[in-house]
Amino acid sequence: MNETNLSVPATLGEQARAKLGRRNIVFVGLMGAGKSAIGRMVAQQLKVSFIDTDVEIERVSRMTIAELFATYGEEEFRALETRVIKRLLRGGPKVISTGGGAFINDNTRRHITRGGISLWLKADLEVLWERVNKRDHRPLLKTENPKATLAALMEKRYPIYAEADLTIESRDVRKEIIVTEVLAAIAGIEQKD
Ligand SMILES: Nc1ncnc2c1ncn2[C@@H]1O[C@H](COP(=O)(O)OP(=O)(O)O)[C@@H](O)[C@H]1O
Ligand SMILES: O=C(O)C1=C[C@@H](OP(=O)(O)O)[C@@H](O)[C@H](O)C1
Ligand SMILES: [Mg+2]
Repeated sequence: MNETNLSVPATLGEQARAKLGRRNIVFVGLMGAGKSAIGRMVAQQLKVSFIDTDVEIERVSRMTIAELFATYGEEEFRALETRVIKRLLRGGPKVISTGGGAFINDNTRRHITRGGISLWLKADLEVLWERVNKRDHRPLLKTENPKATLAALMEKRYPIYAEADLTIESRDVRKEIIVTEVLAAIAGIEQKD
C-alpha cells in the first residue's frame, strides 16, 4: 500500500484557516459579549495573530480606556479608535477584537467592512449583565442604573451590529462551544481573497 496517498481530514481550525486566506476576522458586539475572550481563543485555533483594539489603544496612548474617556471624552476616544483599527486592518490574516462602540461609528464600520470579515457575537441582556457586572472598568456603564444603560445600548446598537457578515449567539455555554461555532461559520464562508 502506498501510504503517501492516505489523507487526514483537516481539523475545523485548519478548514477555517484555509477559507480565511489573507482576510481578517473582526469581532463586534456589545460589552460582555465575549469579543476579547473568544477572539483570542479563535486566533489560537486559526494559528493567526490576535489583537484587541482596546489593548492596542491603551498601549499607544499609555492610558487606560477609563482614563481616556475621563480626560478626552468619548468623541476623542472614537477618533483614536478609528485610527488604530484602520492601521490594524492592514496585513491580514489576523483576529481583531474591537471595543463595543467601534462598529457603531460610521467611519470605523466602513474600514472594518472593507478590511475584514465582521462577526457579531450576539447575546441577550441577562448574559451580558452577568458578565459585565463583575467588573467596573467600562466607563459607559458608570451610571446610576448600568443594567438599564446596557438595555438602552442594545436597543440602539443591535440594528447596526446586524449588518455584520456573520452572527454567532454568545450564550451561557462553555467558551469552547462558541469558539467551535465561530470556526464553523468561518469554514462556511465563500472563498475569495
Ligand atoms: N461563553 C462564555 N462563558 C462564560 N464566560 C464568558 C463567555 N464568553 C466570555 N465570557 C467572560 O465574560 C467576560 C466578558 O468577556 P469579554 O471577552 O471581556 O467581552 P467583551 O470583550 O465583548 O466585552 C469575561 O470575563 C469572559 O471571560
Ligand atoms: O461599548 C463601548 O462603547 C465600549 C466598549 C468597551 O470594550 P468592550 O466591548 O470590549 O467591553 C471599550 O471599548 C469602551 O469602554 C467603550
Ligand atoms: Mg473587550
